[in-house]
Formats: sequence, C-alpha cells, structure tokens
Amino acid sequence: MWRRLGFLSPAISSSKRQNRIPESLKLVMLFATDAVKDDITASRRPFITFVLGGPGSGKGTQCARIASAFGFAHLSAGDLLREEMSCDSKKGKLIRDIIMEGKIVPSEITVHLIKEAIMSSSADRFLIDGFPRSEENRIAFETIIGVEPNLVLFFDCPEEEMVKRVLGRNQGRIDDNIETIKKRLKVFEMLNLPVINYYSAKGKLYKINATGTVDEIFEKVRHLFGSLRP
Ligand SMILES: Nc1ncnc2c1ncn2[C@@H]1O[C@H](COP(=O)(O)OP(=O)(O)O)[C@@H](O)[C@H]1O
Ligand SMILES: Nc1ccn([C@H]2C[C@H](O)[C@@H](COP(=O)(O)OP(=O)(O)O)O2)c(=O)n1
Ligand SMILES: [Mg+2]
Repeated sequence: MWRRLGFLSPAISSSKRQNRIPESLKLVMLFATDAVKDDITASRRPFITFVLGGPGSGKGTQCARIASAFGFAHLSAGDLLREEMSCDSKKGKLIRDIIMEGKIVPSEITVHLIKEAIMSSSADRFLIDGFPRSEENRIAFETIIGVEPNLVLFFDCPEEEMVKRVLGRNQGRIDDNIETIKKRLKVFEMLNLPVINYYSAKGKLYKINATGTVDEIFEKVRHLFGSLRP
C-alpha cells in the first residue's frame, strides 16, 4: 500500500534550509526513555495520519469529514495550542506571541499536548491536523511518542487561494490577517516543505490537489481512505 502511495506522490522540490534542533529539545529527547514511549504504544498501536498543507488549504474542513466518515479521532495541533493559549499563563502568552508572528511553537509544548490528547482517547485511529510543521516537530514526535505515522496527507493549494480562504475564515482567529498570513506562507515553505519531502521520499505521502469544492476534494480523500481499512 505504502509503495503505491509513494508512486502516486510526485517528488517535491527539496528545500536547502537545514532545521536545527534546539538544545532544550535535545534534553527532552535524551529523557524520552522507552518507559515514556510505552505510555502510548504498550497496549495499542493506533493508526496515525498526519494531515499537512499550507494555512487555509482545507485541512480542518477535510479532517472533520474524514473523522465522521471513517471513525478517526481528529486532533488539531492548532486547536490544542489555541486552547492552551487561552490560559492566563507565561506559556499561554508565549504561544499567543508565536502564533501572531506566524512562527512555530517549540516542539516540546506541541508534542506534549498531542501526547496527552492521544492518551486520553480510546480511539484506534487518529488524524493529527497541522503537525508536524517542521523537521524539529517531526523528530520530537518520533522521539517522544516513539511512533511514525502510517500515512501523511498533503493538501496542495495555490497561495492566492489559501490567502483568500484564510481571510474569509471568520473564526475570530488572531492570525487570520494579511500580515500574519504572509509570514505563515514563508514559514510553510521554509519549514514544512522539508517535512513533506521527507515523507514523500519514504513513500508515505499522499498528495491531494486542494482546489475545487469541499465535496470534490473529499471525493479524492474518500477514495484513499476507502481503500485503506486501517
Ligand atoms: N474547498 C474549499 N473551497 C472553498 N473554501 C474552503 C474549502 N475548504 C475549506 N474552505 C474554507 O476555507 C477556510 C480555511 O479552511 P480550513 O479547513 O480551516 O483550512 P486549514 O485548516 O488548512 O487552515 C475555512 O473558512 C473553510 O470553510
Ligand atoms: N505543529 C504546529 C501547529 C500549529 N502551530 C501554531 C502556528 C500556526 O501558525 C498556528 C495555527 O495552526 P493551525 O493548524 O490551526 O492553522 P491552519 O489551520 O493551517 O490555518 O498554530 C504550531 O506552532 N505548531
Ligand atoms: Mg486548520
């Protein structure tokens, strides 16, 4: 199956940028012992799908459809961070400032939130929406949670369409403005494309053209998940 996905995913031009792992994350990785990993993987091996794509490419919209049609639990990294951001704490303020700037929150914070969400769910299949957004995110997940995704979806959408959708989103998000979206598009290209290339090379990537109506896009997604039987 994965070989087939690899065949379906055309190679994406690679980024020359290197992502550096910060010292703080190296420490977390050092202490991510097997005992910690076993929290999630000892009694079960959930089917994990990462859902990637630029801001406004339709990840959240399609995840909601996949979750209800195929029984996945939908974990949005952005939603988890926004929930944490609403806390009146130093960490909440840090997350708010980073999101406003269109940058990526330190991986130890995001992976911790995802880990808690997986552990408090009894689901056997997860959509992890908007993660990993950088090589640092990806490596932190693999190290701390100790599993790799079974499948990676990439919603490929032209920039002008993404900008139009984000500006029309109307959900009161602090980052849905033209200044932040411009920064987010740069960050997407610099940090997220290398992750997409990584999974493409591993034959785990399924690239979906994200233009068209929600129904048209979901038809392609439905076809993929219908053939999976996770
Ligand atoms: N295929 C589509 N065509 C037009 N608008 C869309 C489509 N898919 C999603 N949208 C709208 O675009 C906005 C961004 O979609 P969303 O699912 O939040 O994207 P993402 O999670 O990738 O940022 C939302 O207002 C959503 O209703
Ligand atoms: N893995 C992640 C996911 C989101 N974030 C932060 C930075 C992102 O710009 C914001 C919003 O992410 P979210 O996935 O909700 O955004 P979109 O649905 O793509 O518009 O959250 C992060 O730092 N790391
Ligand atoms: Mg989203």
